[in-house]
Amino acid sequence: MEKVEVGFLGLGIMGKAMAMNLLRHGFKVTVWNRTVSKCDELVEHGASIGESPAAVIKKCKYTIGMLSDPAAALSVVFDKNGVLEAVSSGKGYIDMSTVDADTSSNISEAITAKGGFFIEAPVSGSKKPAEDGQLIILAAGEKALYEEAIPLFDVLGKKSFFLGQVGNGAKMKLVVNMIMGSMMNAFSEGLVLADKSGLSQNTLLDVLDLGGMANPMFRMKGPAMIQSSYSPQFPLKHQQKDMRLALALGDETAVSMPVAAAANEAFKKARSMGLGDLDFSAVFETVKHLKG
Ligand SMILES: NC(=O)C1=CN([C@@H]2O[C@H](COP(=O)(O)OP(=O)(O)OC[C@H]3O[C@@H](n4cnc5c(N)ncnc54)[C@H](OP(=O)(O)O)[C@@H]3O)[C@@H](O)[C@H]2O)C=CC1
Ligand SMILES: O=CCCC(=O)O
Repeated sequence: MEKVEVGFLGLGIMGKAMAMNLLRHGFKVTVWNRTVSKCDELVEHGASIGESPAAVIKKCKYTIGMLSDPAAALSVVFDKNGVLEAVSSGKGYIDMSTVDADTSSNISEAITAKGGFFIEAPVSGSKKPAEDGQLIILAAGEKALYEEAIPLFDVLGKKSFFLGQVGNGAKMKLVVNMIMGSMMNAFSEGLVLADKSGLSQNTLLDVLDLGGMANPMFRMKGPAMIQSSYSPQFPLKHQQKDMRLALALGDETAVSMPVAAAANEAFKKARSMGLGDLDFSAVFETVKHLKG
C-alpha cells in the first residue's frame, strides 16, 4: 500500500496511540471520535478531521475502527451518518475493536453487501505496545483486504496473524483475554496471600520473575499494584466485557470455565466499587477487600 489516506474511528487509549503511530510513519490520517475534543492532539500532529464516520469512509479507501465494545462498534457502522452509509465498492473497513464473533459477522455482512471489504483485526497488547507499534494483530475476514492492510499492520504491530473466516479473530482475542483476566485474579490473590502470611510482596515479584511463570504482565503491573496505583492502560470495564463475551463463547461451545467465571465476578465486583475506568489490575482491590 502506498502511503494512502487512512481513516481512524475511535480515539480512546488505543485508537489515539495507533493513529499517532500511523501519522509518525508518514500516513495521511483522517480521524473521527464521538467526543470531538479528543481529535485535537492528532490534528496538531497533522491529522484531518472527518465530521462523521460516513465522511471518513467517503474520503478514505481504508478505515480502521477502534471502539469500546459491541454496542459502540455496531453504532458507528449502522447509525445515521455511520460507516455503512458511505461504504461502496472497493472501500475497506478494518474493525480492530474487541467484540464477539456475531458482532463482527453482522458488520461484515452489511459491508460486503454494499460492495465493501471487511476484516476484523483485534489486538493483543496495551497502551505502550500501541505507542511503540508492538501490537499482536489477530485478523480474519477478506484475505485480499488483509494483504492490502499489511503495510498498516507492519506499523501498528510486531506480528499479524490471518486466522481465516470472520469471527476467528474475535474468538482468538476473547480466548487470550479470558486467560489474561483469570491470571490477573490469581496474581492478585497471591499478592494478598503473601502479605497476610507476613511475606514481602516485592520478594514474591522477584521469585515469580525468575521462574517459569515470569511474564511482562506481572513484571509491569506488579510494582504499581503494590502501590495501589492503577493508571488505566487497559480499562477494567473492558476486561470485564471481554470476560463476559468469552464466557458467552464458552456457553455456545459447552466449555466449562469455572476459573474464568470466578474472575468475571471479581471484575463485576470491581465495577460495582466504581473501579471500571481504572486499569484492570485494580481488581486487586476487590481481593484485598474480600480478604479483609
Ligand atoms: N486499552 C487496552 O489495553 C486495549 C484495549 N483493547 C480494546 O480496544 C478497544 C478500545 O479500547 P480503549 O482504547 O482502551 O478504550 P477507551 O475506553 O479508551 O476508548 C473507547 C473508544 O470508543 C468510543 N466509543 C464508546 N462508545 C461509543 C459509541 N456509542 N459511539 C461511538 N464511539 C464510542 C469512545 O469515544 P469517546 O471518546 O467519545 O468516549 C472512544 O473513542 C476496546 O474494544 C478494548 O477492549 C484491545 C487491546 C488493548
Ligand atoms: O485487550 C487488552 C489486552 C491488554 C494486553 O494485552 O496487555
